[in-house]
Amino acid sequence: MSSTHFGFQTVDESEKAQRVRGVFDSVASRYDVMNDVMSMGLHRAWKAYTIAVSGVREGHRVLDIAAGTGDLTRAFAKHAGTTGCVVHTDINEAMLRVGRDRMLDEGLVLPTSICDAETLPFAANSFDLVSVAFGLRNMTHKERALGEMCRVLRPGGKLLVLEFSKVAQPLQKAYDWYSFKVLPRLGQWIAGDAESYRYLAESIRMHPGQQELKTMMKDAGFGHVDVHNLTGGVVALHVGIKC
Ligand SMILES: C[S@@+](CC[C@H](N)C(=O)[O-])C[C@H]1O[C@@H](n2cnc3c(N)ncnc32)[C@H](O)[C@@H]1O
Repeated sequence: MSSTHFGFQTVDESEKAQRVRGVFDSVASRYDVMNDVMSMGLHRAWKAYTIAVSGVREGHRVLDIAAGTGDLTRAFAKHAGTTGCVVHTDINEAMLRVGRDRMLDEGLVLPTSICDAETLPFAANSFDLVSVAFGLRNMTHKERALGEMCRVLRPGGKLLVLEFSKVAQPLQKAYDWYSFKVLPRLGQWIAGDAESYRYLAESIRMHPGQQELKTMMKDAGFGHVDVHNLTGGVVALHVGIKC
């Protein structure tokens, strides 16, 4: 049996998806407010930058993976317009439900699908753009998921991976203090769940850094990969082109 990591713990590979599901089942209803509080609103700027880099326009076909409550999905839908198609997907039903309700409140009706990024139920070459924001870190077989993202993109299509990454050295100490001392407390006060936010801090440390992820994307079939560091590397946007 192979093992993997769940935060700083070593777990059997077959257990990880279930543990991750537990995290997002627990936080789904408070996920959006926690995002605003813990990032001090910065996640909105990171996502706005991602949308700007996406170049999505009228008529584009977009797949948002691990889309959760759908911040990127909704923004893509506005750019793709009525002739485009944006698909809202996640492995977790609770997260998708919160996202779908928010979209309905805004009068947006989009295809929503529960699916695992490691086995995408879409034909090859189906999308102009695929995105995964703060989701890849939680996946058990990241190489497999990146391979699937490449498969469903059309040649010349773009993958956007927005994810926590390795911070610049001068920020390291303050960032560690915030992650391990403040975040779990915020999680407890706001979402009633310190453990899930401890997992968040740990999973960020276990996630591949900028260069390693770039290599993984190239190995998965992306001919060209650019890395954009945001907020001193707290987050990085990897842009891969299928060519
Ligand atoms: C931190 S949330 C990100 C939500 C949203 N993209 C955002 O930026 O706010 C991570 C999401 O990844 C999803 N996820 C984890 N593993 C997944 C997998 N194998 N396939 C699809 N989604 C997955 C979780 O269910 C969760 O909704």
